Amino acid sequence: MNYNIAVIKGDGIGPDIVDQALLVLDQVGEKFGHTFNYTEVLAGGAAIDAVGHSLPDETVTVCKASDAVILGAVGGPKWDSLTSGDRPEKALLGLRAALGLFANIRPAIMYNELRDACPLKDRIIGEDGIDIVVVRELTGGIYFGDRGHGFGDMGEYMYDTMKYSEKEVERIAIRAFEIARKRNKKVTSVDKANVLDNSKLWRKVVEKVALDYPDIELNHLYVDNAAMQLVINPKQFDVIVTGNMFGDILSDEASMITGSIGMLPSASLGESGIGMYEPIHGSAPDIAGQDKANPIATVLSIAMMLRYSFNLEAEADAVENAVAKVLEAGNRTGDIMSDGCTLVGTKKMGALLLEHL
Ligand SMILES: NC(=O)C1=CN([C@@H]2O[C@H](COP(=O)(O)OP(=O)(O)OC[C@H]3O[C@@H](n4cnc5c(N)ncnc54)[C@H](O)[C@@H]3O)[C@@H](O)[C@H]2O)C=CC1
Ligand SMILES: CC(C)CC(=O)C(=O)O
Ligand SMILES: [Mg+2]
Repeated sequence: MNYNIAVIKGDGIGPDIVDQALLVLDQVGEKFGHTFNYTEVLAGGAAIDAVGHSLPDETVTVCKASDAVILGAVGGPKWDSLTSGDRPEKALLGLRAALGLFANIRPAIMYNELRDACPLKDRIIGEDGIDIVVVRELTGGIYFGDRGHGFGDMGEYMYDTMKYSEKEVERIAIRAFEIARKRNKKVTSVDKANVLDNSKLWRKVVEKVALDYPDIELNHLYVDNAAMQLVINPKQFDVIVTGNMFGDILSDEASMITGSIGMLPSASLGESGIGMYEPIHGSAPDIAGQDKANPIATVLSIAMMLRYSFNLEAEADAVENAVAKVLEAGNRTGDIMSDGCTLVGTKKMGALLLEHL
């Protein structure tokens, strides 16, 4: 089969990690007889530098015409205070909205080999480790609400608003319950319903959706407690469903309890059609271009693309097995390094993954 993929390498470590992930994908193609055609397009800081704004129309057009999108990461200090008001992160939000990608699936699964990289005590992780899926709403909430600024009694003010509509909550809740049905049948909905009205609506709609899933256990946590529970008792979670900002924050936290943010992939999906696949981390300017970034989150995002967008289960398994074998053999990038293991760079990690595929 032939697949057309839009590739956005982005900024910082984006090109470092995407290059390795594409080598892995090419090898999957050779091994299983598929052709993956890449169209590289610009977004983020790289697009600002090249054409003056973060999300060129051409990028959206190419992404819409593709079977899937692979994205590294965008952003960096170079573009943090542009006078135009544009910034690389706007491209990411714009792309998610333009492609209708309202569901961001972030599996936080701990590889047994990475137990030492987990900052939690053994008694908290237990023998079988951590296996949580964060289902984050991706095109609504405070990242997309009305915003403004002005001057008042306390000087200059700025505001962002957090709004959720019934349908937005309903469709993400359905995704979470469907995922839970194929797993351990538990959904934890995270909100701030003790303070925020939009969270009250969130809770009401999630409870309504739950009526169609009597086989799934539902509980609710306030986000502050959820952040704490992830550290003291992460094993209580199966599927976490939450809004855009809470999911952004909690998934970074969940990633660290599995060992590193450099390990967590994600799939951004809509009603149907194309998906966008990206690691959950950012552009890590502190290690960009130094051959230090862990490419595994991006490689595992490619496995999610093979599975969710192309229905290529065996191919996805092969990629995930290669990751497991490379870790079993004791190879580690700096973020997951522990005593007795071999420290490798981004490129070497990519080469090892190819060897084990
Ligand atoms: N999806 C995206 O494009 C995202 C972009 N960003 C942007 O990225 C820039 C940096 O943001 P930060 O808050 O520093 O978050 P970050 O996720 O880029 O980095 C946080 C820490 O994790 C480390 N890290 C991240 N990915 C790694 C990897 N693959 N291997 C090894 N270490 C890794 C970094 O070195 C840093 O110490 C900002 O401009 C931010 O807006 C942040 C999050 C997501
Ligand atoms: C621009 C941000 C919303 C990116 C981010 O942190 C994320 O999607 O995880
Ligand atoms: Mg984030």
